[in-house]
Amino acid sequence: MRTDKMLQSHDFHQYLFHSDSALMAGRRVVVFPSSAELGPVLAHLVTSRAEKAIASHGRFTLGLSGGSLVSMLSKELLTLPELDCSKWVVGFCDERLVSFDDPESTYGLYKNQLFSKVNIPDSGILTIDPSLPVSECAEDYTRKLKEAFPDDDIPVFDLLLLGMGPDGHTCSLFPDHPLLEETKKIVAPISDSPKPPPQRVTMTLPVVNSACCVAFVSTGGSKAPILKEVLEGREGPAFPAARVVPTNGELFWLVDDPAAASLTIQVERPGSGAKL
Ligand SMILES: O=C1O[C@H](COP(=O)(O)O)[C@@H](O)[C@H](O)[C@H]1O
Repeated sequence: MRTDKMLQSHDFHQYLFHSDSALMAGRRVVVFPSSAELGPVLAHLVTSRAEKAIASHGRFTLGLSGGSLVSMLSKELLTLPELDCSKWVVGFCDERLVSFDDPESTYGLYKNQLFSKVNIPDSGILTIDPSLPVSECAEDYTRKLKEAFPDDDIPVFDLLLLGMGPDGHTCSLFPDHPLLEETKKIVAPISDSPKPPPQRVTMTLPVVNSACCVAFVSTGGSKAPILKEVLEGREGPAFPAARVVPTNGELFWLVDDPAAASLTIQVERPGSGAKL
């Protein structure tokens, strides 16, 4: 009989992203010893989703987040020998209203670390126009998303990659902020972000929860207290990250041991005794 120790990394990839029974299991919290083990699985998630999406509808729509995700994702994707992004359409789950050469610009970071090194066509990168006032910028980005998803009332991304701040925010949806209740707009402006810079545009929960697949990536001990609250519940209003529950899609939480340190729920631990 096969033991957990015999479950090699490749097998785990196969199991995690190709097993129908696994994918129907609802939210999946998968814990890795460190981001070094998490990174390749994240890259595999992206490429396996891309392959599936392109085979089914000719393109792969990916929503990216900023923060710590940028360098991890870029580094991991660039290690793949035959990465073909020619059919990718990439948007931003949120973006800071700063010029593209500002170190706070999520697009600017991805441009330097990833887009300039892979073959995503320029027309496949949906950016904000940071020269616009924040409300107009949100309208302009809304228009770009609607044009990119002409058949959808609400854009349905194949995959959204999300981060979570230590306050439980995701995208630029912050705790107790009125934007959490937005039901009409697919993109909203925010001028009072508690995390600088204050002006941003963000996808709203209806778009996030319409995606085919959503994957949070959360690493480091600073995320441990909030990860426990988000995944194990607390009294009172749910944190923004806890309100991400795709209606018809899958939900992954890919976390490392330091971030998972306080969890008591059952998690999957590839290759280290979890029942996979
Ligand atoms: O401000 C932001 O923060 C979140 C979380 O970032 P992290 O560095 O704590 O991982 C990020 O997902 C979001 O895109 C960004 O605008």
